[in-house]
Amino acid sequence: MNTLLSDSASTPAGGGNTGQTLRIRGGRPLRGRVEVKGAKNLATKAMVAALLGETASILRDVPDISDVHVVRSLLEVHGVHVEDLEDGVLRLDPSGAVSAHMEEIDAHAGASRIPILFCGPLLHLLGQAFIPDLGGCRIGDRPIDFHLDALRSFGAIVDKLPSGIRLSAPGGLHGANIELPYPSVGATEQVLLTAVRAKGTTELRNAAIEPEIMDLIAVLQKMGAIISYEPNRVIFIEGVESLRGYDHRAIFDRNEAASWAAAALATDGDIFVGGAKQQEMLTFLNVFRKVGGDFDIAEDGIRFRRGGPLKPVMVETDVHPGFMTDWQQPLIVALTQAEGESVVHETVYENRLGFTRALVQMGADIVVHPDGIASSERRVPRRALEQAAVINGPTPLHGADVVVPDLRGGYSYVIAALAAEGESTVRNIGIIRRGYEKFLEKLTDLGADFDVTE
Ligand SMILES: CC(=O)N[C@H]1[C@@H](OP(=O)(O)OP(=O)(O)OC[C@H]2O[C@@H](n3ccc(=O)[nH]c3=O)[C@H](O)[C@@H]2O)O[C@H](CO)[C@@H](O)[C@@H]1O
Ligand SMILES: C=C(OP(=O)(O)O)C(=O)O
Repeated sequence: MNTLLSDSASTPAGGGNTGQTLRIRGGRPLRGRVEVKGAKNLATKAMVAALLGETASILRDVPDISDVHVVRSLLEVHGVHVEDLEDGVLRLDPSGAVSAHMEEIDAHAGASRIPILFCGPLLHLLGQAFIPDLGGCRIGDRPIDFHLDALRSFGAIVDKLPSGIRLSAPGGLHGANIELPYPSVGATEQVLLTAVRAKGTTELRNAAIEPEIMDLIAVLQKMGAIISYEPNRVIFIEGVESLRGYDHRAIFDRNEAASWAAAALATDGDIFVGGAKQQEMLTFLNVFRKVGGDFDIAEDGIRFRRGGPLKPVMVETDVHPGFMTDWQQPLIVALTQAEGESVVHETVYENRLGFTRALVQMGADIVVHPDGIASSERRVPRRALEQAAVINGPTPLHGADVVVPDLRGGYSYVIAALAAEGESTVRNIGIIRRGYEKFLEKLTDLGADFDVTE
């Protein structure tokens, strides 16, 4: 019997109640249907975009995750009226927007990386912005130099204070010519959210083109922005005088969908992910098939299961349209059950394989190469910060006592524990609510055997 104590993400700013622990009895395949809603990596940014409108915006399919709660409370601290119209539908009215104090912002910034994206909209609206220390998953240094350099190019003055960063734009913001050193998702969004109301035109080269960015561009276009997406990662933005509110349904969360797909592989289960779509998951689906997974694309979602014994693969994480870094952690759990040697090259972040230590504790055979490894099959250019994991399987997994390190790592520990024989204790599960809506409810629906303690 499962004991569900709290499945709501409506905890204070941060990563939810990080103290909760799951006791999982593994060895049972996950079977059934789960629904995915709007993407964490779009919904939170669309919420920030509402600050740019002269009228209220409506965002649909908003997931009940703690990152959304963080952004909601940050908007409220800035005087935005946020209302729940119905389950998963928010109305965001920025007409009363005001400046907030650094302490207030700090108290609400929590574990999310979104506060940095308030800069452009607040500079346009109020002429100043404060940015606290950023959260997000601890998977590398995660500097914000591209963001600050871009904001300076628009004419912002950046003051680094002991308590955070203060930005001002006494002369207003003007269009800029920017080339990112790497196609950063956040820095691309920073440029979009700033350029749409800057005076003149902005050309952004080496932009990120993830589906969530394209959806943010769609949101901004609904608001009145003029943005063209040109060949070779160039985005061209013509600044406009004013923007209005939008009505938008957030793109589905392809990272959550890929996570449940990996869970079906790892536990030898059969999961229908309602709301998942093929286009945004093409790269994932190719790898899923090569590993020995089988899937059926339906109108309303995708069904994932094994198609036979699991096979080893070589995967390189990359920017879109490559294999998303957020997919590799759950996939590695499934690869522990593949027959032979798999290699996962992590090229986006410099420290995203540390989570494998706990999988080794559960019986997996994984060796991490902290400086990466060369391979003739490689297609993604090497980066100075990359690492690689070599996974040899299949190895039976057994129960262990593990602590969640980050969002995807935490999810991976839960599916490893579900695939393992015996009982596991997974501590600190609140972080998982940063990105997985109704996580415990979904596990229950899929037949997982667990209970929760504070
Ligand atoms: C909330 C959100 O949307 N998070 C996603 C976003 O994170 P986020 O937007 O933080 O990721 P970025 O694409 O910016 O980061 C990619 C790489 O660029 C580096 N970098 C980035 C900015 C900067 O100013 N300087 C710098 O060096 C980072 O350290 C990292 O090595 O994209 C990542 C890559 O798809 C995903 O894993 C995250 O789920
Ligand atoms: C790294 C992630 O998110 P964030 O950038 O919000 O930490 C993630 O979603 O896996």
